[in-house]
Amino acid sequence: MREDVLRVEGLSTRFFTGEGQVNAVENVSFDVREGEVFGIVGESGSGKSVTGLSLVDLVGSPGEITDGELWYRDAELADEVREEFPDVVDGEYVDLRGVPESVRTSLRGTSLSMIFQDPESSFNPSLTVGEQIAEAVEVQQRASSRPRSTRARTDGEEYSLGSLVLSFALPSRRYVSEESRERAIELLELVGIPDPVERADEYPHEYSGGMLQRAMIAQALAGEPDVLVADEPTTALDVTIQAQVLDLLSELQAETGMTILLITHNLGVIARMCDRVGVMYGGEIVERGTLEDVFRDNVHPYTEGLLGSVPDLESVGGSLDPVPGNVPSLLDHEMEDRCYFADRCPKAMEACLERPPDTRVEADGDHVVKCVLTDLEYGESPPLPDDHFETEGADASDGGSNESADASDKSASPDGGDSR
Ligand SMILES: Nc1ncnc2c1ncn2[C@@H]1O[C@H](COP(=O)(O)OP(=O)(O)OP(=O)(O)O)[C@@H](O)[C@H]1O
Ligand code: NI
Repeated sequence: MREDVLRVEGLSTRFFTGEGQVNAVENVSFDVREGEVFGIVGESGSGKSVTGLSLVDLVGSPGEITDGELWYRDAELADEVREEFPDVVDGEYVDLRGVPESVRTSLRGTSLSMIFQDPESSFNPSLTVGEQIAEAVEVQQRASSRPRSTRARTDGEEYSLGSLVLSFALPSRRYVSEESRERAIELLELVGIPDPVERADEYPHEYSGGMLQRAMIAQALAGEPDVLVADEPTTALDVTIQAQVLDLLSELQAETGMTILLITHNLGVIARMCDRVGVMYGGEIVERGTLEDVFRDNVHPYTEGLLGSVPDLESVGGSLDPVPGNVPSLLDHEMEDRCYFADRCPKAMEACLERPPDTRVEADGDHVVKCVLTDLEYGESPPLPDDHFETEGADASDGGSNESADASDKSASPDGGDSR
């Protein structure tokens, strides 16, 4: 079996906003194996992007990782930090949450790299695409030309910029070496951009969406990362180009052996690309396992709902509209102390009024589900009436008077749920 390159344990990321605390990622755990494509799928607002940003330490204010461990396998790094930070080293693994920020920064782009959801926002409009990719190449070269222990201790100017994103967003010194420029052109060619020598001198706005997406992949690859976090790499593209970009990622992976964490709301993309997958809902991973576990032997009614929403798994189209109702706000004070999906769940039972634990379907497997149905049959605990959650938040004083007024379409009674 392939070894884990990343072990995420109990990751929580919150935003502290004027409206309250947003629990964007809530106690999330999963492993990513070397050379695999691990998918994260879920509706909009379920916490996918924030999970990705947390892994590359790019959660910006007012957000913050508040809990959890991110064990990354890097024997060399482990040797370098073992003496100074023994508690955050376990064999070849280093808990990236426990090392100085400068170490995490030095890994970004070179060990862990990210393709962002919106290609336009990751390029500086006033610099040519070639210059920006060459910059990424130079970041990689600077990183590898210094021993890591030095990098860990010096908060050198290049690294204190904080992130690749920032270094791309800031007006650049215009010089990049001829060598890195050539490498940039090679990378543009690698991702299938025609006439790369000419295109390198063009500005982002001269690129089509598909080409810019490719250029962003080139930028992410400039650092030769071990792990590439690809957040919705094809969402903005038409179906044909989507397929091309996905094929490109597969090819690059086959060539370089890199590991990909693929974030998408599209189950067709998951089916086509991934080895294993985690389904996110309400900031949590509610079911994870192999494609087979999740597509065929799924346990969580949310997973079932997602699959029901995709008529044809082979098609790369289709977005998610799984079950009636809305994703939770993730505002801490609005999150009930129960299964977050219970209010939309066709199989909600009294047992769902408590927080369900992560449960392994088989003791030795890695199919893990956050749902009481892993151990219970539906009906073993008394099912909740359809209108249970409609009256849940209602004012105690007008008790039963609103019972039909809020009935959802699904549970509407024939005598007039529609007439409100
Ligand atoms: N900068 C921020 N400030 C406050 N809240 C944020 C911020 N960024 C994300 N959030 C909140 O975190 C939650 C998770 O957002 P996230 O972007 O991870 O969702 P997503 O699953 O990637 O959705 P999509 O499919 O739309 O990209 C949302 O409730 C969102 O409003
Ligand atoms: Ni997102």
